[in-house]
Amino acid sequence: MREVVSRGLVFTAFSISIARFYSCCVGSSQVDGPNIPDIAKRFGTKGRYEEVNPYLLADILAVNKTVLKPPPGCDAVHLTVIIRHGTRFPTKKNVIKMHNIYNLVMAEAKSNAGWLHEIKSKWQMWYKEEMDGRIVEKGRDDHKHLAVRLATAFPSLFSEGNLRGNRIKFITSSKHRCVDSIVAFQEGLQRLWDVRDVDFSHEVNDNLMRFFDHCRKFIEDVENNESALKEVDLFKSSAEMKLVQEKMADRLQVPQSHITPDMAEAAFFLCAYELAIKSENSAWCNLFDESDAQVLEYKNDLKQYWKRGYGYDINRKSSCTLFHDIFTRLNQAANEIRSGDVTEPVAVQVGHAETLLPLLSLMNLFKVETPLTAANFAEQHDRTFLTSRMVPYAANLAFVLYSCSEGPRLQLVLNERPLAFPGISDPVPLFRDVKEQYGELLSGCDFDKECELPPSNCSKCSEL
Ligand SMILES: O=P(O)(O)O[C@H]1[C@H](OP(=O)(O)O)[C@@H](OP(=O)(O)O)[C@H](O)[C@@H](O)[C@H]1OP(=O)(O)O
Repeated sequence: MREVVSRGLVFTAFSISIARFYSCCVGSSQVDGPNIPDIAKRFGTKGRYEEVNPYLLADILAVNKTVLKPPPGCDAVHLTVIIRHGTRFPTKKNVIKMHNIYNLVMAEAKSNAGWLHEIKSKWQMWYKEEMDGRIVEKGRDDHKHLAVRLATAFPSLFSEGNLRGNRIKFITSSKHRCVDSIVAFQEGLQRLWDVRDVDFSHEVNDNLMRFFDHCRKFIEDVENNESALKEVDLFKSSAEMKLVQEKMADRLQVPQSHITPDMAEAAFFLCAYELAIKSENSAWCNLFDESDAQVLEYKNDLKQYWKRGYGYDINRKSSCTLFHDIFTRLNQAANEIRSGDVTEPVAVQVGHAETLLPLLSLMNLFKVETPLTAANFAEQHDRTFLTSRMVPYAANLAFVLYSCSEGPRLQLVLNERPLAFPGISDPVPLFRDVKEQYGELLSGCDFDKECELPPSNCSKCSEL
């Protein structure tokens, strides 16, 4: 990749730190090798971060400095980044589904294909219910490496001085995989700067990072509402899904009626998790071709769209507190520019896909004209709402504030790629223009008001 520059070009002290990091920390768990399933870019929220930025496969610490650079005459003064936890085990409910398809294959599949022989004779079912969404080693590495790349891209913010001075704020969701991720992120910085004597702390804040658990209207209208995901249910019995099931049955040589939509999806997840966790192109991936993967990718996108995205307004609005908190930090930093001392140069905040997707939607990013439905798979072929690109493991949305002679500017960076603000042509607009663009949200978007239920629906309110 020509546009990817070596980390060593940043500055000397930093180069030494990077070299130190390489010698101690980039090893066996680094992702390498070309052995990647053709369908790897279709795994949605179960996708690897490396599929979004494939140059990382060659160098996990590479930073694309041609795109991640300050506007001319500007200096970065503050960065808030919202990060999804790193790669994790499947959740319990999906482990159970994986066992179901595995048992069926072991008992009934009889094709002579080499890959099936491999599944039956070599591959061992190793996923256990108790793994239930916990972080894996690769997930810790996701965050360690991301920490180093962000520090490389923004060396004056993630500086040794700022680390030693406890000027970097760390906030996380209470969920084990998020706490483990933020600790790994801190370890990445600690090893980079060799500051083992510095004690890092983090704040657990579910109001900010798991706001969806506290929004009554979301819980009642979406989370606990059986019909909220009706488009997903309809798509399960669509012609597109039936074809995936038929092709799978054919490849395995089992009766078509024995392959359920859940089994098809579980086999797809097996392919995804073997890649994400073990960097392996598993024999399970042979059950799908590109068109099957597009259908299963759409099924996941439908879930995310209706449960966390534009499908229901409350999904977006449930992130009002996080949105306001981000802009409060940015405002404070912008106000401190004149004094020459931005007291909090960095805020690192770790959460979930269900933290990032509502926020991206609140900010009108990746908006689609026509809602995603069970009936418009073909029409949505070129959709922008593509979770494979938006929220893989360790997905991150950074708000970078620059001090410039004409006033502070704000850049949005998703997964280490600059992202334009909707309705603004300048790639790094003046901060005041961004605030004007989001004026309605900044002056409204009240979490308590948006999330309150009409009194008649509030029988369970006291339990929250
Ligand atoms: O389909 P699973 O069981 O993996 O769903 C998870 C969520 O994963 P996602 O749908 O985003 O792939 C998980 O989000 P994460 O960002 O923490 O990985 C979510 O927290 C968890 O509750 C599961 O959601 P569900 O309500 O069981 O669908």
